[in-house]
Amino acid sequence: MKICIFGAGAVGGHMAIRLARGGGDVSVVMRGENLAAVRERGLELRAKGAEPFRVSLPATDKPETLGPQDVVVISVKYRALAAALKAIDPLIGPDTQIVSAMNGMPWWFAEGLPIAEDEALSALLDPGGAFGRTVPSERWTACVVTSGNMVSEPGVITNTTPDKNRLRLGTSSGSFHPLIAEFVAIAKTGGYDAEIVDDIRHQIWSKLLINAGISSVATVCEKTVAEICQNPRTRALSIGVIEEIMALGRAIGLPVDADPEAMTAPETAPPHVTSFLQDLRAGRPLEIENGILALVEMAKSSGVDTPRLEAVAAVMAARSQASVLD
Ligand SMILES: NC(=O)C1=CN([C@@H]2O[C@H](COP(=O)(O)OP(=O)(O)OC[C@H]3O[C@@H](n4cnc5c(N)ncnc54)[C@H](OP(=O)(O)O)[C@@H]3O)[C@@H](O)[C@H]2O)C=CC1
Ligand SMILES: CC(C)(CO)C(=O)C(=O)O
Repeated sequence: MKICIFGAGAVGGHMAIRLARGGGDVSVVMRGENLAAVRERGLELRAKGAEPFRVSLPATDKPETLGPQDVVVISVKYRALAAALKAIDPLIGPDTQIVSAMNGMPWWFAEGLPIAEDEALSALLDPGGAFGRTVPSERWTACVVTSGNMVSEPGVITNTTPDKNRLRLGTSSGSFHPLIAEFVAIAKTGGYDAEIVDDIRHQIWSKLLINAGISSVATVCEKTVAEICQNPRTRALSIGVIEEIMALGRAIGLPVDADPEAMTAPETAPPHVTSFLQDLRAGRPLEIENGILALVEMAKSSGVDTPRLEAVAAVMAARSQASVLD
């Protein structure tokens, strides 16, 4: 199976290595010093307690040199998505499936939910309607990635949660293309706990509890996830935000069975530098539009009170380089 990872940074680089190990014919689109390192030495995965693992694979910043693929994985940050959707054009054949390994809500997330028509929410999830126009949703499989990673040096991915390398894949309609089943089999052989699910919105919502409830608090405090969960005050804030998002979920038909105490248990929290904080440290804008800001908007239009979430979102937005509050 021909798989191209578009944006082989922390998550995409990790996926490229495991999918290649699982038997996929994998290529990567990347750029800059990361690309130079991968061309020279291959892509390496490091994780505590495991031998480093390195693969050599075709790496380019010119997708048109790779030709049509069976599956294209998009693993860029939200603000790079519009450009990525244009750039993947030469990788798309008649049956190509797109798998999004991105955090947050895809543009179709609110469709069918009992939420009032909300322009501000649409502008956050699908600015100008561009995503919905470019990709038919039946070709788009959302992949919820529960796995902490960072590019620790060019061409090297450090996996900070080796016991939580989980992928959950699903579509807006609940049905899926046979290529996705093949993709999941390769991911499993490569070492992921991977599954197709029929309730992808619930999975996305559960992941938002982590990103908006824990990662954002860790980011505004510039701490690891473990540090936030080990400090009773910041842990209480995280639990409060998670509970508010769970209440919002119940109000809009997305109840999830989560235990905020267990999610923030100090003894199991990983020493992960969240991908938000990786961006903050690198002076990049924070990926807040289709996650934390969209949640605030949903809460407003549904009449659900989320004061802690709003406060954390305001600080995240203020800390993001290109402020979305302007
Ligand atoms: N890191 C983590 O632990 C987790 C992240 N996620 C999600 O995964 C997604 C990806 O995040 P993450 O891997 O951390 O991000 P990274 O920034 O590490 O990786 C994205 C990569 O895509 C590259 N890229 C973007 N646009 C292009 C382009 N047009 N051409 C070539 N390369 C491009 C970037 O290059 P450049 O740096 O030059 O822009 C970067 O190397 C996000 O939605 C994130 O929220 C989900 C779970 C965990
Ligand atoms: C915290 C984590 C690893 C959760 O899987 C994440 O999604 C991120 O860092 O963006």
